[in-house]
Amino acid sequence: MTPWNPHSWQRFPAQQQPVYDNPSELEGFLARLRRMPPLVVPEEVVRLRSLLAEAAAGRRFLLQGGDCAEQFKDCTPEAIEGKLRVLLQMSVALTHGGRKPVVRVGRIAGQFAKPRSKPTEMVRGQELPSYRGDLVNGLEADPAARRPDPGRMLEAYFHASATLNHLRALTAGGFADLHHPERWELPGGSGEVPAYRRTLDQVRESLDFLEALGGVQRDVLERIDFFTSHEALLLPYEEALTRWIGEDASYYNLGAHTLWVGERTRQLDGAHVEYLRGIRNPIGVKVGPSANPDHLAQLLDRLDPQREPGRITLISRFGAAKIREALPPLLKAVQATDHPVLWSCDPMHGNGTESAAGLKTREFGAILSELRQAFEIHRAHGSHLGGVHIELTGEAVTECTGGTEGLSEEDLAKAYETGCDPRLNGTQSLEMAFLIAEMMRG
Ligand SMILES: O=C[C@H](O)[C@H](O)COP(=O)(O)O
Ligand SMILES: C=C(OP(=O)(O)O)C(=O)O
Ligand SMILES: [Mn+2]
Repeated sequence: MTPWNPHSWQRFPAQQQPVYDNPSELEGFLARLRRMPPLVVPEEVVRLRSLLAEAAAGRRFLLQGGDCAEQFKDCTPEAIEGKLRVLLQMSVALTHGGRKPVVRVGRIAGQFAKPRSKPTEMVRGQELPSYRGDLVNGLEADPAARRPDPGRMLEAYFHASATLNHLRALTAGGFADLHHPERWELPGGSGEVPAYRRTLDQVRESLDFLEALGGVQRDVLERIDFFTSHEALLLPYEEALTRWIGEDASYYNLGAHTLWVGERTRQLDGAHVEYLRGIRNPIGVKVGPSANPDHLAQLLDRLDPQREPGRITLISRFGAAKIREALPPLLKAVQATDHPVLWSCDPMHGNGTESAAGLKTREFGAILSELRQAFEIHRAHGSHLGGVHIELTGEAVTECTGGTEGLSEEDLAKAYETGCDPRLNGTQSLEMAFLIAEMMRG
């Protein structure tokens, strides 16, 4: 294995990278990024790794979720609070129903880059270069906006820091305190989830009881852990946020607590795997239909040669129709390696369909079915599913069909706002959390 450094990935083929037309302009922005303060600190990264190790051992459950593509325009208090609120609500449902503490990780504060299936896309009859996330180009249907702009990397850094600053203020400032019912209400305009109201009442009663016994310290309830993640896709940006930490004699990516490598970029001899093998952060690996057992075993050896608990989360994303056939051989291959991975399920990316009107959508029932099968398959193979990875938002959008609100294909146009893939809305997300909690109990 050749020696690693933050730019050794440049010697390997890199998929899904934009081509910037002015290299010196690019270098100018990267130089500025390299001097910027980190967004997170190594202690937090290490803490997340230990929580993920506990999830891998079955003692916690990972809830990872947020937008498919964060957009700069959504860096608003309402949108950030909405996403945090729905993730907290889901984690109450999961902790209460699933009887396990939840590790909360947002796809947030940096989820700005998108891998795409094709280099161009049709927008209202016009063929344009594909939108690759606000980190790379603009969503506007205009060829000039679609040109890769290296200045967006600096903008992304500032939007990520503003988002994270607000998240930190909220989580440290009692936003998550269960004693404040108004902070736990469902967003206006969204449907009612009756199980949520009952759970909240039960949780509050239990808290009152424990407090009466003197058993819970208020500050424990007021402060919560919340971590950030994004796909490590645009490698020059990730390299610029990679920092040497002398005390650990290690490199960390301090642009997020954890990063994942996508289904399209996890080639064994590709630049993304080369980059990720050298950083100390916990790493997610998307595992979909193109994975095979040998490749996966080699990938684990490459990314986690020390077999360190908490280092690797394998995120399966096959689709409801394929998981039963595709997951077992991979599970067995991983078991044979003795790598102590955490298995999570992304029930979104294998269940995409297109509506008659040409909108990308996903059906609640298919998402649920993939999750149910994932739990069953793990149990049947002496493994366990320790987390879920979901594209969602707190807003009352209409992007996925189904759920108790009964959204149909015709409803999709009402509030279809995603920059890339369809997300569960606030109500659908919470409903899903209650159903997952039941699955956790078996
Ligand atoms: O989020 C995942 C991918 O970027 C997305 O599913 C790709 O979508 P596309 O097939 O429209 O390019
Ligand atoms: C691109 C993504 O997923 P995948 O790599 O699994 O397609 C994603 O999670 O947004
Ligand atoms: Mn997506």
